[in-house]
Amino acid sequence: MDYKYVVIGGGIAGVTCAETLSLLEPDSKILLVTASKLIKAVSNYQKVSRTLEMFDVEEKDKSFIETECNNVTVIHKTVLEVDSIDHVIRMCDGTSIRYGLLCICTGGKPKIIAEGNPYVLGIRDTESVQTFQKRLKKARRIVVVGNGGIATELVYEIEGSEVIWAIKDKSITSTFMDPGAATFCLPQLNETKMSTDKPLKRRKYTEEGADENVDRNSSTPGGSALGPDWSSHLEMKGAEQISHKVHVEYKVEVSRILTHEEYTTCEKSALNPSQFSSSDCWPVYVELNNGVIYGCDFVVSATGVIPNTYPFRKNNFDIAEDGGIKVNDKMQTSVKDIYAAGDVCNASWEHASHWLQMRLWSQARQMGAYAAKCMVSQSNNEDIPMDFCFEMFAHVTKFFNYKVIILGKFNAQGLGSDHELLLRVTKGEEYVKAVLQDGRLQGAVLIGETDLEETFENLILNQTDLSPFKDNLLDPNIDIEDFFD
Ligand SMILES: Cc1cc2nc3c(=O)[nH]c(=O)nc-3n(C[C@H](O)[C@H](O)[C@H](O)COP(=O)(O)OP(=O)(O)OC[C@H]3O[C@@H](n4cnc5c(N)ncnc54)[C@H](O)[C@@H]3O)c2cc1C
Ligand SMILES: NC(=O)C1=CN([C@@H]2O[C@H](COP(=O)(O)OP(=O)(O)OC[C@H]3O[C@@H](n4cnc5c(N)ncnc54)[C@H](O)[C@@H]3O)[C@@H](O)[C@H]2O)C=CC1
Repeated sequence: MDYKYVVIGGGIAGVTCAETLSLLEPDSKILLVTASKLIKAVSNYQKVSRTLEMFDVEEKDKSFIETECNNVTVIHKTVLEVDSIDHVIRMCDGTSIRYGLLCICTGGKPKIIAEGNPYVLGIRDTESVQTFQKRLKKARRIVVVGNGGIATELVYEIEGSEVIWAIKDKSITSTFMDPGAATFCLPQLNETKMSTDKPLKRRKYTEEGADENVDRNSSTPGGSALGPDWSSHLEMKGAEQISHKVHVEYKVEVSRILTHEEYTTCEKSALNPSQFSSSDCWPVYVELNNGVIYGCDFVVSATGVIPNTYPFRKNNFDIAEDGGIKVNDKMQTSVKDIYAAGDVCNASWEHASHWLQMRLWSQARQMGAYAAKCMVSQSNNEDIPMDFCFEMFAHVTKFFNYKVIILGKFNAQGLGSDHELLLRVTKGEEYVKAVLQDGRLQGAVLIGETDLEETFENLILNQTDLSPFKDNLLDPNIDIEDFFD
């Protein structure tokens, strides 16, 4: 069977790519191959500002896209390998398909410490969350390792179980927040969870069913990654009648994970943080590199993502240090006629001054759409400019029940020491950080309902010289929107 365009992956990058191809070339044959039974669909897409976007994500049956885009066929199969010379993809079931242009959107899989240890869980898709929930129901204490998005959301949502949060850094949520913002959010950690959430302009993640899934080894892909609000509508309750109980262990890494038997012969005693239960009998023990041992029921490794490149191991792709397939500013890999988008790729072009890659839902959508445009332009021998969305990094999310917006070089990434930070903090209400260099705004962290996002976005994009107004930039009595109009 021959298709002009083939896309591998039913996550947000792959589905957006196939939809965009269909829109641009309604008469061409497009195939989407996905190992997950359900595909991801974006709905209620909302542009919050020029670069910020929000949307719902739903898991749908493949018929959804086939009905919406009648030149798209979806097959539920796992790709085994790609023969880039003959332009053929081979499936695990022995069948093969010829492609004209191919886009790889196979996402990532959790990078798990002590992979294979039955007491260590990773979280990526619906199935892994269900396993986690089931284990948590019986748990009195868990250890969460990692300091990014998943760890932050889990630690905040879990009730009924003690949580030891082991992080490498000196402050929580370091992937998204600076130490100041972390200090602002920290009180939320041990607060009894509010029964009514603070209003937040952010939508829900919904699912129609569970992914068909297989065991997690390098050759068998799982379902698509979860996304916005995956945690807030799920019950995450342990076995105890307690609300939040979190102990953060800073600047540590896991040295060893010990079974109960190994622990009893290791001649060291486990610690119990004050206010935590004093039990010394746990199924598993975690030894940290500061020498401390904690017992727990199981460990969650929320330690990032590894791009899912296993089916392409025989291809000669240029691979980046993070394991992603390198793509240029046209989303092309180093292999002719093959593109890549989403978590699987590494954006290896020279980035605009205020953009950076993070493996996020929004970037998966943007890359999928842009890859489709590039594929069509290649087949028409045209050149297209880079999409505006890659001009500036922008992300809206929710942590600790606060709306969190991060813009540009929000953590002064790559700015060296020659930058200044302006701060405005109202305890329990808002945290505003502006990163300036040469009097111009380079990035910002906005926590709470600050309503500053549009103005700050413009200031970053326009590189307005703020030197004369610097002292007033964060003055709550000045409406800076009017000021810069
Ligand atoms: C728990 C969790 C919470 C998250 N929360 C947020 C959030 O709040 N905001 C945010 O912006 N981002 C969030 N993310 C990140 C976001 O979900 C991902 O960046 C995004 O979904 C990546 O999309 P993708 O299409 O590149 O990959 P995936 O969604 O991983 O899709 C990959 C697809 O490829 C298929 N596949 C893989 N191998 C093969 C093969 N050999 N043959 C055929 N098909 C194959 C898979 O079945 C799947 O359908 C979260 C991620 C996780 C895990
Ligand atoms: N609200 C949001 O925007 C959310 C986004 N996501 C995205 O989903 C993906 C997966 O999430 P995460 O796994 O949280 O990845 P992440 O990249 O956000 O964070 C990984 C964390 O693990 C730490 N780490 C890595 N190796 C470690 C080790 N060996 N020991 C201890 N710590 C280690 C890193 O320092 C980092 O703090 C990411 O791309 C993330 O951006 C996930 C949840 C929520």
